Amino acid sequence: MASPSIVWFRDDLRVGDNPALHAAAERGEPIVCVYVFDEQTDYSDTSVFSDDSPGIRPNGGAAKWWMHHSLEALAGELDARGLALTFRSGPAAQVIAGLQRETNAGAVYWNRRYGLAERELDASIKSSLKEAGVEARSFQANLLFEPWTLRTGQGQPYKVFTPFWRACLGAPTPRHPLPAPSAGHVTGAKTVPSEKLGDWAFLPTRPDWAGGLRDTWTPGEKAAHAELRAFEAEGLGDYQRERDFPSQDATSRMSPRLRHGEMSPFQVWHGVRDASSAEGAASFLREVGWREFGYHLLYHWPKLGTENMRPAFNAFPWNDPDPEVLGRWQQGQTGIPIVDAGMRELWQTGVMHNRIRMVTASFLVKNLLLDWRLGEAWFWDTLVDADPASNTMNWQWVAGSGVDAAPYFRVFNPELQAKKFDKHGEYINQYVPEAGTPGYPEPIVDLGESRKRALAAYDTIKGS
Ligand SMILES: Cc1cc2nc3c(=O)[nH]c(=O)nc-3n(C[C@H](O)[C@H](O)[C@H](O)COP(=O)(O)OP(=O)(O)OC[C@H]3O[C@@H](n4cnc5c(N)ncnc54)[C@H](O)[C@@H]3O)c2cc1C
Repeated sequence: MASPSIVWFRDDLRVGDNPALHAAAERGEPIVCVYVFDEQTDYSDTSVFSDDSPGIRPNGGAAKWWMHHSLEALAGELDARGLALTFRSGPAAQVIAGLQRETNAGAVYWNRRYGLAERELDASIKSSLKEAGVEARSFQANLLFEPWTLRTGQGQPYKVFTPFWRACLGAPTPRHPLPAPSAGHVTGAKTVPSEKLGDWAFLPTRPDWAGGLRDTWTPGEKAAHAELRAFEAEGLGDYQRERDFPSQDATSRMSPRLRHGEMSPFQVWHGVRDASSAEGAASFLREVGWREFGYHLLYHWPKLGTENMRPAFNAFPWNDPDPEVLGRWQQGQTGIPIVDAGMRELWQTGVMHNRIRMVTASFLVKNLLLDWRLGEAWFWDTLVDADPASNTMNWQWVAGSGVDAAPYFRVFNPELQAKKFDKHGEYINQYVPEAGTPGYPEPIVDLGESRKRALAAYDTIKGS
C-alpha cells in the first residue's frame, strides 16, 4: 500500500529549489502538499513551549494579501505537475498529526524557519512523528548560511555585520538550486479534503485597501523569476551607484519574494553571480547578506522583535504614545515631505525604499521620540515584505538599541536627506504633490528642537 509523503509549505511558496518537495519527489511515493493556517492557535500553552516562546506572530494585513495570491500561484504550479495544494487551519501540531493519520503518510518534509516559537513547534512535531514511526525531515532552504554554523574566533555568534559577512564569504559556496519536479515524475495522493483559501479572509473587503498593491505587484514564483531576470539584465550594473535614490527603479524588489519564499536565496545567489560581473554581484549580494545577518541575530537573540538588544535602552525616556502624533506619521501627514512621501509609498504599494525606511524610522524614534516598537508594528502590518528578522533588526539598528546599530546621536536630518537623495523632488512629487501648497500641514515638530530633545534623552542612558 502506498505510504504518501506530506510536504508542509510555510515560508517557501515555490516549486523550484524546494528541498522538501524535492525530497518527496525522490522518495517516489504519492505526495500530499499542505499549507496550514494556524494563527488562531494559543501558542502560549507552556505545556508545549517554554516561557520564552509566547507564540508565532500573526502576519500583518499586507503580508496576508500577498500570501493569498502567492498561495494561489503555488497551487497552480503544483496543479501543473499533477499535485494538489491542501488548505487546513488549526494548531499546526494537530493538523499535521491528523493529516499523517488520515493519509497514512510515511514521511513528512518541510523547510526550516528560524524564530524560537517556530523552531520549538517544529521540534515537537518532529519528535511526535518519529515516535509514531513516521520519517520527519527538515531542510535548509531559506538561508544561505545556517545560523549555528557561523561563530566568531571566540566561539560566539556574530554581532557585527562586516566580520559576519566575511565569514559567510569564507564558508563553502552555497549549493546550486534544485530543479522543480517535472510533471510525470511526481504523483499526487488521492484527493484529500481541503478548506477554501478564500474562506480565510486574507484579502481585505470592507474597506478594500489593496488597490495600490494590485497595481504594483504580481505575487507568485513565475513573476518573481521574471522580475529577477529583468533586474539582472537592467539593474545590477548600476545597483551600487543608484540604490540609494528612491525615484530610481534601481533595486531588485526581491524582498517580498524572499520573505514568502517565492524565490530562494540560492536562486538569487547563483542567478546574480552567473549574470553579472563579480563586482556588480558582490555589492548586491552584500545586501542579501544583511538578510542573512538578521536571521543570524533572530536565531541567537529570539527576542529581537520585542526587546532592546542593548539593555541600556530599557531605561530610555520615550514619549508616551500620542495617537494623534502616531497617526500623522502613519498616514504621511507630518508636514515633512520626504517622511510623508515614504509613509504614503508604504500605504499605497506595500513597500518603501530602503533609504526612506531609514529616514521615516529615524524621524519616529528621534524627532518624535516614540518607541521603535510602535513603528515596527506599523511596518509589520503594512509591508508586503514584513519580515520577522529584517524588520526588527533594522528598527533596532535605526533606534540605536541593536548590536552593530547606527549610533543614537546620529540623527538623520530629513531635509538634508531629501536634498541629497531626492535632489529634483521627483519622489516627493510622486507621493506628496501638495507639498509646499497651503493645503499641506505645518511640520509636526521643529527639526532642530526635536533633534536636541532626542540627544538630551539619549544622554540620560548614555553611561549605563
Ligand atoms: C526600518 C526598516 C525596516 C525594514 N523592514 C524590512 C522588512 O520587514 N523586510 C525586508 O525584507 N526588509 C526590510 N528592510 C530592509 C530593506 O529596506 C528592504 O529589504 C529593501 O528595501 C527591499 O527592497 P529590494 O528588494 O529592492 O532591495 P535590494 O536593494 O534589491 O536588496 C536585495 C535584497 O537584500 C535584502 N536586503 C537589502 N537591504 C536589507 C537590509 N537593510 N536588511 C535586511 N535585508 C536587506 C532584501 O532581502 C532585499 O530583497 C527594512 C529596513 C529598514 C530601515
